[in-house]
Amino acid sequence: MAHTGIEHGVTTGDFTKSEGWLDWYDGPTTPTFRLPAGAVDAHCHVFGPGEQFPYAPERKYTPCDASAEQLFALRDHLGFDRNVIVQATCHGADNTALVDALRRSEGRARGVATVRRDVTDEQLAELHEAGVRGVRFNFVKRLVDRVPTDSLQEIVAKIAPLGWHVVIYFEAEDLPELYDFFSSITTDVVVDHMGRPDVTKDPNGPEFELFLRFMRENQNVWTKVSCPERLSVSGPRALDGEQHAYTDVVPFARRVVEEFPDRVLWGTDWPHPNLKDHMPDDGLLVDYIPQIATTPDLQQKLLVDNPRRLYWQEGA
Ligand SMILES: O=C(O)c1cc(C(=O)O)oc(=O)c1
Repeated sequence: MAHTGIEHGVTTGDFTKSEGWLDWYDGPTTPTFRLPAGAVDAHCHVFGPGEQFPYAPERKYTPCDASAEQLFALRDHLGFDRNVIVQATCHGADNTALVDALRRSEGRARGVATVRRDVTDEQLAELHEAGVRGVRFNFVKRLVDRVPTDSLQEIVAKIAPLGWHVVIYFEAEDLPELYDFFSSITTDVVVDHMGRPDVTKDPNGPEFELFLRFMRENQNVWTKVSCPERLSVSGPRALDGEQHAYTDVVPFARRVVEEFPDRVLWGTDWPHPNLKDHMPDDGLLVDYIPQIATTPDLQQKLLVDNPRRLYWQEGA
């Protein structure tokens, strides 16, 4: 989209950021929590830069730029060893920026792509060679138009032989409707952000119980216990030195980490698309981790062993 001057916001390349867009936090603190050696930030994105990798025409938002170099600088600053870069919806099914970032990472990043049903085996082989190990299916209505499940099933059939998995992003209220489809997926399945529970509800109540049941009944399902900054209602926010941020999310994430220690992942979600009320300090977000993974053993699994098993199966 060419800059028209009509929209509010600031231009990035030829693009105008969505109104109210919050840029990622420049100058994060050094975390107090020392990440275990080999830790993986298993959910983050790159945006553009729009000039080089234009945002998709069908996107629902226009972000600020967030380049691979900036992501890798954050990785080093926070003390992560590796990244899993997830295709952001603002790039649609054009994985060029993702692939470029993976190639620049020199094996220190893996990717999750978005593909259409007509993706060819050659295209999948190229993505695999670049480091892609999964595809993302998105059901969050404000982010994408719904893709019919028969298309998604076709995609699963194409990616399964590569040993890839499926990442699903949905909101808790939509799980009942999607439960059977999700349970029918035969590859590993990774749920983004714990299926977005409403944290004003009881962590032992029926809504979150359904999510836990989904994980219990389907041993191939993993989840990211990420995005407290997105789920939190009462905070406090990871800003200004706050060492106990997002305490309202903690009981939810802790329950999952403790019941499924071998099927959980954690990521920063940098550069935090679509946050409307604040942008967290990523150093303090890392300091949130010991609230939900309370022992060195749980931290090792969450941050090192689990992501390595899923994304670096072949070693290295
Ligand atoms: O909640 C969101 O707005 C969001 C968006 C995206 C994306 O646009 O890909 O990814 C996320 O993990 C979260």
